[in-house]
Amino acid sequence: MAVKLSEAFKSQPVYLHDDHINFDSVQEVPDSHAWQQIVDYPSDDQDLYDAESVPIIDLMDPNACNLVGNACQTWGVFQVTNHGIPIHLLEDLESEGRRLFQLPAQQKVKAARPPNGMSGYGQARISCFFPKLMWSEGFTIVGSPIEQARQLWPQGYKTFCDVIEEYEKEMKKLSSRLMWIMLGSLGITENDMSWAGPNSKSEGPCAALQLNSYPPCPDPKIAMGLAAHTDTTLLTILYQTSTSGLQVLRDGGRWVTVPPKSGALVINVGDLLQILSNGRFPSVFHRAVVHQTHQRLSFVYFFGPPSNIQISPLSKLIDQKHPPLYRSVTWNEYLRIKYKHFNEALSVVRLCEPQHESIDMND
Ligand SMILES: O=C(O)CCC(=O)C(=O)O
Ligand SMILES: [Fe+2]
Repeated sequence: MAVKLSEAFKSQPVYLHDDHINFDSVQEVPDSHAWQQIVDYPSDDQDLYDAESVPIIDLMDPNACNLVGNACQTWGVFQVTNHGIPIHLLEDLESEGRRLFQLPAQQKVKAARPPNGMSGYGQARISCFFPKLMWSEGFTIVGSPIEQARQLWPQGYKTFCDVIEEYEKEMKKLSSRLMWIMLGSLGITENDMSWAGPNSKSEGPCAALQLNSYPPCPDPKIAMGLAAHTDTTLLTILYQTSTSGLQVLRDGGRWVTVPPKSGALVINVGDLLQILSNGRFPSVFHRAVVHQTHQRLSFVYFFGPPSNIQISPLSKLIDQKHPPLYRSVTWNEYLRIKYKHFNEALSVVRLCEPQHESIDMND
């Protein structure tokens, strides 16, 4: 998969910027990183003000499938508990993430992601769409992390690799389970999607793991951890540490914080699931804001189909009243479109006029 998907990234190289700052020593937000005042920056007692909150679903609940379906239709995001991922694995992942981002800057750049490559240390891929840089650093892993980990820790790379590989294995199982729960709520079964069914001869799902660090920021209301976007996936599984920062956009244009819940995982609907579900499950706009005194980490598993499989609205969801809204695309092709049109990508593959899809995300 790495070979195929990487073609899409060659069309939009991202360079480790000259303005890449050393977050450890910075005293004030430099102009390169100063955004306009962030709207809906969370207040300390945010929960008191949020009239609505992202659904939290216990996957052992007998009604989980309906709850998931409802959350996908109304939010495009939800948190899950009782998901089967051992707590010790989440703790190990968190401590390996801290170990990585604590390394001196000159060590981290030894594992820099090549401008047109997929794996390694660097800035957010979406940086190229914005005039200002983001207050974050990331590390992307596709498949085995060994090559980059060796650059970071010529001796002590094994623990990191073991934890990452175990996490990737667990995430793969959970993603596919969640995908079937989500689609199951629409009446879709394994027979309706041959590439994903048990008898499939295709290469299997593709995925990437992204480790994000949002260092403390002297003036968080003018810095952006990760700007608003939707994920280019079927679904995304995000584990966040105890400092809040993830926000999702609601219909009225309001940003709602997804509060960290110990041991829970956040699930986002991605663009490809919006296409498959013929718009029934909208992908969620989200962003990450930063904190004045706390570093925040997030671990993000991007789950998608085999890179060369055609993804189009499922025929069971199409009838006279519900014509297909999107044309068919492979993940590979859609990535190219995304890296050209960014937040307009879904409109580019849309067959009928979009009704409410164009939102200005730059504020
Ligand atoms: O750190 C977060 O909460 C958001 C990360 C994210 O959206 C991403 O990596 O695509
Ligand atoms: Fe995201």
